[in-house]
Amino acid sequence: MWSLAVASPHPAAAFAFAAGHPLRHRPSAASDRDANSQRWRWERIRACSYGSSLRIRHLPGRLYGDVSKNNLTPVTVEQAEASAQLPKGDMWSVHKFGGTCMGTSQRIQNVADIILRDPSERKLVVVSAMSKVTDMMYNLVNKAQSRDDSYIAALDEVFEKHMAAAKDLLGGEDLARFLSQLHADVSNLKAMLRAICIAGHATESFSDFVVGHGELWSAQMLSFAIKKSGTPCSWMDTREVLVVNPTGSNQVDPDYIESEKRLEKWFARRPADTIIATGFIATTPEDIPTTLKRDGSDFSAAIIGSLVKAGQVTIWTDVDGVFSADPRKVSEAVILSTLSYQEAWEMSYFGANVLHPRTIIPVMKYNIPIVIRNMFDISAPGTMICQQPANESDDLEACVKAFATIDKLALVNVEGTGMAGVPGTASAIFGAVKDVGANVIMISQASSEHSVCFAVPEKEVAAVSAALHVRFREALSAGRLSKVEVIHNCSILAAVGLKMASTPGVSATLFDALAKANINVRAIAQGCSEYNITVVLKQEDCVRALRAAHSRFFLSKTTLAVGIIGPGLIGRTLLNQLKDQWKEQLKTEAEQADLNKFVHHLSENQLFPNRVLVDCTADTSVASHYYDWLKKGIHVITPNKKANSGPLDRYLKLRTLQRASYTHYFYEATVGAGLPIISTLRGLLETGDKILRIEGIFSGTLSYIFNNFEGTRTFSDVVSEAKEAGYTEPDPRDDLSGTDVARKVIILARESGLRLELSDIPVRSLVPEALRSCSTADEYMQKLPSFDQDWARELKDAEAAGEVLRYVGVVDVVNKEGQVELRRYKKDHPFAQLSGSDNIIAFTTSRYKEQPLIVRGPGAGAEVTAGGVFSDILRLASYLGAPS
Ligand SMILES: NC(=O)c1ccc[n+]([C@@H]2O[C@H](COP(=O)([O-])OP(=O)(O)OC[C@H]3O[C@@H](n4cnc5c(N)ncnc54)[C@H](O)[C@@H]3O)[C@@H](O)[C@H]2O)c1
Ligand SMILES: N[C@@H](CCO)C(=O)O
Ligand code: NA
Repeated sequence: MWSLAVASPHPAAAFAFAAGHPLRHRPSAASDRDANSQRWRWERIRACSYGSSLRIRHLPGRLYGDVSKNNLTPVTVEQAEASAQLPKGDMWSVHKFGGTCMGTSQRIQNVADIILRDPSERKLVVVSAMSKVTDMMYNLVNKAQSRDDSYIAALDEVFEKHMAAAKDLLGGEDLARFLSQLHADVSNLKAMLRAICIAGHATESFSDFVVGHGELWSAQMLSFAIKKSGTPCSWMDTREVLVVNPTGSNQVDPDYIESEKRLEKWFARRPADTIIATGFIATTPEDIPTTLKRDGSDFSAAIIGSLVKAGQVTIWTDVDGVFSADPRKVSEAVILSTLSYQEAWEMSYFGANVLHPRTIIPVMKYNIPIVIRNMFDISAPGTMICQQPANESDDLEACVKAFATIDKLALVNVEGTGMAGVPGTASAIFGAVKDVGANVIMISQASSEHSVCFAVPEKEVAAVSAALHVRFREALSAGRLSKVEVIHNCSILAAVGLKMASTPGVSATLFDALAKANINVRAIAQGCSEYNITVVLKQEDCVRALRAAHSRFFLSKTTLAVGIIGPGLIGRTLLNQLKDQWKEQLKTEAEQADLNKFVHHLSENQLFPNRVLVDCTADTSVASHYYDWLKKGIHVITPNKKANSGPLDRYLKLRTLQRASYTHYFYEATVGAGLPIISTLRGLLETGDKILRIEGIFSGTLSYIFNNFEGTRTFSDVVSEAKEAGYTEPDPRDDLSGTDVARKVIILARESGLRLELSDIPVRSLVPEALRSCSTADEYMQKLPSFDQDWARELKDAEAAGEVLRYVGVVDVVNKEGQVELRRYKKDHPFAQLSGSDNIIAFTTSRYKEQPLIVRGPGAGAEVTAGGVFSDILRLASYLGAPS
């Protein structure tokens, strides 16, 4: 995705638009593909900005498959259903439907239909209460405890809700049986709540008993709904079967042996091939009703799945499966087709709200796959969580399965020389943290042992810091510890993937993506299991970091926010080439340009990890900002020659910064417009060639003038034509004075390693002495015809000698100097053969000594210059990770 913003000093000509992405709206008509020039361009854009489109084919509808295997192909509903691999034979197929799936009578009917479609012979379905019912039940208990009589009305509401659903769903005898049970339960509850109200207190088991009714009712309704279709079906009150031992910290441990015994007994009494079981509720070994605590229905399904050694446990929910990243933060996130148990574990820990880690443990033991599927889109095959699939690809990209983030963290850094080699320091630190009940999320200690750093939730850090100051008061005052420091507003970004363990380069790629997005890493942790690499960053950088890393590993779109400064001739042409509807927006949304505001606007959108400013002015003051922009991590691209031909010390400072940073500075269009001059020179130097001399016609304007000034038109007419054609600088005196050529000579000289200033280059100016004081370009153009006769004479002299006039620039690397001159050349000389605005540049090098390497072609003009800038933007995209 691209974002464009444009700045100009003229109120009418300045505008900015942030989130547009013209390149995305590739003119898709086949006719566009046929237009050759367009075709190249759009194909390149796709390659760079939509790298994923090379690998991922979109069909109308959804996108399935495993992007990490680079074989993401769309599938039909039938293929999707087949690929869900329902268990065969007499193995139990366990399903779990959460509250949302059981939200209304219609949804309960849909659940019944899904179960009936499962071809497995034996099906065990775990259900939650209808949505909101568990909260309503807790509310009843709370009201009764606080002696609020409205619990009676609230209980009526619960009754009404279930009665209405049952009436919609069931009829005849089934309805009557359900309603009579509902009546009995509700009057029972009323009595119990009254007792709670009188006591003003509910024990945990009372409360659990009340709350668990939601599941009892939903399970019964569903079992009647299935029976309605003629399929025998029983319902199971899991308090008769599931035995758990409460542990501390609001958790329970299943007693598998006892539960298995009770399950066998239950089957002996009520053999059935389709069973609807209550989620969430269970019993203690002493037969006291209890629950598996919040979100416990997934856990119920996993425990039951392991007890019956199910072929598969399917968790039905309202999302398509586990995404490669939070889709609210990364719109390109993809559904993962498979995840190993450990990966799912890591992801669920990191807040990918799909499964609680403890859900995975019971099924993992028997290698039972868990499939997460969307009940509201059964064509989606979902995510299968199973043992590490054997056939996974070895690509680097396949190693990172997903990214997760945790916000609202603080880092604590305990530092000092007194820790090294002293056993017990870590124990003392974390002992103090434990004493205040804080949860340590990540720990990092470098082997020099001079500091220990760890992350805790922001809300717990004050207590942690206070406890550490108390615990280490003595060490701090004696100087053995230098500080206990808190760094607020941090986030964690974690890359998760089992195969990271055996693949070199994963962390390098991750950190490279972060560096290119100019994101500073505060701390790093990777356990030797290597299932996850955790980095701590500033919270404000977190979404950008996530997007930068995700796009790097998933080859999804490389996103780039592009700010264009100066919608003049070149800027406008570039915008046209980018194909955005920019003109309309300029009319309606223009505002006075303010560079600082503009840069802020470009940077503030967290959805774009990478930013580039394209300077399409000829302004020195704009160029003076490049240093600061690069320092901020904003890439710079420009056809403006001012920075590279300005004061040498500033140029050197800029290049030094750029080389030391991960930010890019491209300026191909400063010499020869779109012609590959800078890149050719770079290529020669980087491969070890030695530049001896660069000589050529560097001015499109002067080339045009001398190619066309042949005696038929006056000199001033030809100058006007060059200006009209868009070859000249904004002020054509820059061309005719030779300054523009001198700047190009300086740019190439510095690129070749010479340390020259603009003033070191002798220049033959073509601006007559008398016109140098003109205050405007217009005045100059008006007065120019009075010198036409002088030019006619100079031309005649040359012609008489069989020669032509050519304005040339020379970089003499051997003698470390440059020249800019008007010279005469014989008519058969290559420089005499040019036409239009052609530039010709001859590189004489150690390798190209006898015959120079020559680059020739139009070296000025809006289209070719903007094309050169565009090409730099694409090069940047590929440097940032878009596949080339
Ligand atoms: N014309 C060519 O063939 C060619 C070839 C190579 C390089 N270039 C370079 O491209 C650049 C643009 O040339 P052009 O012909 O489009 O010029 P132009 O005068 O048509 O456009 C320059 C734009 O920049 C705006 N601008 C000037 N100062 C500004 C500032 N301080 N802040 C914001 N906006 C500002 C102007 O309002 C104008 O919209 C120049 O540096 C030129 O040397 C041109
Ligand atoms: N004015 C310049 C534009 C290209 O840099 C020229 O005429 O060559
Ligand atoms: Na060029």
